[in-house]
Amino acid sequence: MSITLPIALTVAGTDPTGGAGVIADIKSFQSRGVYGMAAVTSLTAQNTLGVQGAYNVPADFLDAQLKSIFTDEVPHAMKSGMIATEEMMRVIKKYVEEYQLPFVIDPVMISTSGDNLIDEGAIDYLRSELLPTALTVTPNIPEAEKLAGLTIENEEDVRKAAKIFIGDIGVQSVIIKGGHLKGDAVDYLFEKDKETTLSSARVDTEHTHGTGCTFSAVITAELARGKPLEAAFRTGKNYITKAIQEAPGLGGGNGPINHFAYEGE
Ligand SMILES: Nc1ncnc2c1ncn2[C@@H]1O[C@H](COP(=O)(O)OP(=O)(O)OP(=O)(O)O)[C@@H](O)[C@H]1O
Ligand SMILES: Cc1ncc(CO)c(N)n1
Repeated sequence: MSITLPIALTVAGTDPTGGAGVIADIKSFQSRGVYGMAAVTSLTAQNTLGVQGAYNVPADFLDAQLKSIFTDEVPHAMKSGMIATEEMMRVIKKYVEEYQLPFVIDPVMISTSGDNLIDEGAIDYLRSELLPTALTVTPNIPEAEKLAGLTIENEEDVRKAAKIFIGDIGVQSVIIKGGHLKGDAVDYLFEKDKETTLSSARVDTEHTHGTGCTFSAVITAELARGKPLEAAFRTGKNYITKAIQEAPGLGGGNGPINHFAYEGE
């Protein structure tokens, strides 16, 4: 007898310490009862202290990985994380357009430790060609500033940026994460005619390595389970808050979060 199991795919880079990137994504999928698949864009050498190196997979070989996946079993939802080059973005766009699955883009640019993870020249392509293929995009404040082309200091600026994402860039929806603003950790989901704001008390901690990866992976897992975007956003927020609160304190720098902490439905 065959078992029906939701399947989510991540297309992202690796962090060998398991706090961010595909390894964090797979942990997140697993903890939500979702079968995880991964196509790797870049291998990085990094830890809680910083990124020591990065090796980009040739775009042809990313294509080969995605072909292996999609010609055998099509996932129910997909996310992307670190995509360093335009060539790799072109490959990913081809599969999203062909298979029309819910696609969450975490537009990763700089790691928590401040290291660059994307070619400057790929940002235009990301903005104009890849973002419009997504169901939702999850920029943090510096990423939203770069993609929307304005400075974000308060909630009014967040709204202005969202208008640019939906009106000019042409995304269906955007989740702007306020983790980098002052005060409570407030996140905003903007859909065409609806706005949902979720707030949690800021945890006073250094251990936020991989929060963005995990948050977008949980949202993707919920979409794979057939949940609507707003419900997926709520679960993502509750999950990430618990995961930060119960961070295990690993490593000598910005440590990872706890993928076992959330116990909600
Ligand atoms: N100190 C904190 N306390 C509570 N929630 C936080 C804290 N820092 C971040 N968050 C939450 O974590 C999620 C990820 O936000 P953040 O802005 O840190 O993403 P990011 O910068 O993309 O992450 P990454 O560190 O992986 O690059 C959001 O839901 C945000 O509100
Ligand atoms: C591979 C990878 N993806 C994303 C991030 C952002 O946290 C990171 N540090 N490393």
